[in-house]
Amino acid sequence: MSEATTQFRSGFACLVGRPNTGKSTLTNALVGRKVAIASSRPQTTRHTVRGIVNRPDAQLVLVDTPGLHKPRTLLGERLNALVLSTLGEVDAVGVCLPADERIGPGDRFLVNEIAKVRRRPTVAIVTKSDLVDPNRMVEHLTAVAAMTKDTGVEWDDIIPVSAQDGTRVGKLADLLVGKLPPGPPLYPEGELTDEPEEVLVAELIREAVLEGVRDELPHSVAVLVEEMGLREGRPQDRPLLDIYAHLFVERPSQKAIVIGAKGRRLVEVGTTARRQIETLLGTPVYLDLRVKVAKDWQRDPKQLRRLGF
Ligand SMILES: Nc1nc2c(ncn2[C@@H]2O[C@H](COP(=O)(O)OP(=O)(O)OP(=O)(O)O)[C@@H](O)[C@H]2O)c(=O)[nH]1
Repeated sequence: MSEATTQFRSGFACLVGRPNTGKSTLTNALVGRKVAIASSRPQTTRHTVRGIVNRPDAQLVLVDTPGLHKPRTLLGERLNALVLSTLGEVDAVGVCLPADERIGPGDRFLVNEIAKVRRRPTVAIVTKSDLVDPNRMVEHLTAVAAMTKDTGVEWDDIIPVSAQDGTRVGKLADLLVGKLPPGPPLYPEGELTDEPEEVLVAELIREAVLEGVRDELPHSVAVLVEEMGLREGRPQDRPLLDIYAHLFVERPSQKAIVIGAKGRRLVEVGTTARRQIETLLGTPVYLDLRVKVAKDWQRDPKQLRRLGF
């Protein structure tokens, strides 16, 4: 084997597309139905990790672009600058264009914007291939290829996949991995987890609390999700997940740090954590966060057990 084929690769890829084009399902299929969280945060903190594909030859980190999964933002007048810069930074972008829907203005707008900022590999992923017959597939692939003319995008590859039955999902992973630069894993192995959602949620809240004040609160923060459930009586297409969480610190002085002047810091923490949880779970979230002082919780076995240590 040549050196090029044995070299470990790592990097970021981003799946974009209109709502409902199969991004989440495909992410799960690529990652293997496990959820990944980024508790160690390498260079980039702006990318929200959706999943990590760990392979013997590579680590592919799938990230979200903030705003892109919100239909109003996507179809609004412009994609915001952050989204564009994310797309300009990641190693590969996959545009999801479902086989069972015709390419529309929303797709063209998105691809047009990508074409403006990107000089990096862009892959057209024709999702939901299981839903169409070969004739329709040929028609769709032709239309996808023709986007080059309308938008100026340069497809590196066009690949049909089905996250439902797994068709070519492995091939897509190979393809994306091939676009990553050589380098060591960005996240430690074992970062891929299928821990219960409560634990992931608690971890995201803890991360948000420690953001910026890590030195002042070393290990003194624990988060316990007391209650988590879908709010009753909501319309089916507008679910809301209620999360009640307690944030434990050891001393009143630490409580003051967490809450901040006029409670501003806690509001920020709540907003950051809520967004991360929404991205992780794919549902709008109502987050109720209370700060409590549990004196010396680290030394009290009963409290430790309660907090899941
Ligand atoms: N038949 C089939 N259905 C699929 C496939 N992939 C996704 N779907 C379905 O398409 C719908 C949308 O899929 P999602 O993965 O939620 O799409 P998304 O792009 O993440 O959606 P947003 O979060 O709204 O942006 C769901 O009902 C999926 O079950 C596929 O490969 N085949």
